[in-house]
Amino acid sequence: MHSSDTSGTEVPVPIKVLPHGEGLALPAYATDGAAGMDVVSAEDVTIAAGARHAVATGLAVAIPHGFEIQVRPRSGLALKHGITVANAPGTIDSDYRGEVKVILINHGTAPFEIRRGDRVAQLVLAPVTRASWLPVQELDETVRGEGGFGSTGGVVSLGN
Ligand SMILES: O=c1ccn([C@H]2C[C@H](O)[C@@H](COP(=O)(O)OP(=O)(O)OP(=O)(O)O)O2)c(=O)[nH]1
Ligand SMILES: [Mg+2]
Repeated sequence: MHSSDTSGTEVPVPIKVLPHGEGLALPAYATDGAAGMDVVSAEDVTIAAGARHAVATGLAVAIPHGFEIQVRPRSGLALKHGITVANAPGTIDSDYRGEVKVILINHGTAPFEIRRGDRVAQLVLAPVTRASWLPVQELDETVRGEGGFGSTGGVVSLGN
């Protein structure tokens, strides 16, 4: 369940976290309204142009059942350096107890240097809704039908 109080203000969901790297900050929200907690690297590493690396964070967590953590890129790194999360959004399962890694890929043209303590990505806690399959013989008809992959037109506005 997504927890909130009656005023709609979010009540933080506690996430168990083991003590991690000395001097390393826990992931933190940069502003009151931030959706993601910036997570820092636990290592010094340089990612060559075109290369990728699973960046250590030193974090081992137990996310409450019914939630996941998404590992998302930071737009500033993407725009300025071509650094993004290769598997964005990365998925941290609630039953994962290993070290959280951030899989960065360097789409830029220069090597990208990371220092321990640099904010490399952001972690977004999200509720998980699970599905179950309901086998049927036919599906209901819709206007879209089997159309997809650009079937409604290109970039031209629908309203002229
Ligand atoms: O960016 C990521 C993505 C995943 N993981 C860890 C936590 C996650 O719970 C586990 C498995 O991730 P995923 O299901 O995306 O990988 P997989 O390739 O399907 O591996 P597995 O077979 O272990 O599920 O790996 C990370 O640390 N960082
Ligand atoms: Mg998996």
